[in-house]
Amino acid sequence: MEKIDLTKVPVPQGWTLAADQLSISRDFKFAGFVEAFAFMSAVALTAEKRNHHPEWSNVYNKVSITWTTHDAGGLTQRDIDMALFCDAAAKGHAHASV
Ligand SMILES: C[C@H](O)[C@H](O)[C@H]1CNC2=NC(N)=NC(=O)C2=N1
Repeated sequence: MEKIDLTKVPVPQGWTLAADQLSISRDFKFAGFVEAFAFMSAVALTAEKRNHHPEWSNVYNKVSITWTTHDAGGLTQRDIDMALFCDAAAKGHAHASV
């Protein structure tokens, strides 16, 4: 998949473009660990289905996610799509984004 042209494709709201412009990141905060893990389960299943996997970490009720396309060496539409999926999945789990 081709890298996206960042002069044409906007980074989804709430996501931060890395200084090197090779990835986007966002931190999510949930009511507790169970909610955070439910969110991670939803993202994991979709990531596996789409064969596009996150770089992420979890501490109790916080999940930090980075999307990049390793095969392309930067950002592709797959990363944008997964970021939007994360936003939608987080909404379903009573989150407060940090
Ligand atoms: C072999 C396998 O299909 C590839 O390594 C896939 C797996 N998941 C992936 N996930 C992400 N984020 N980027 C990739 O380039 C990627 N490639």
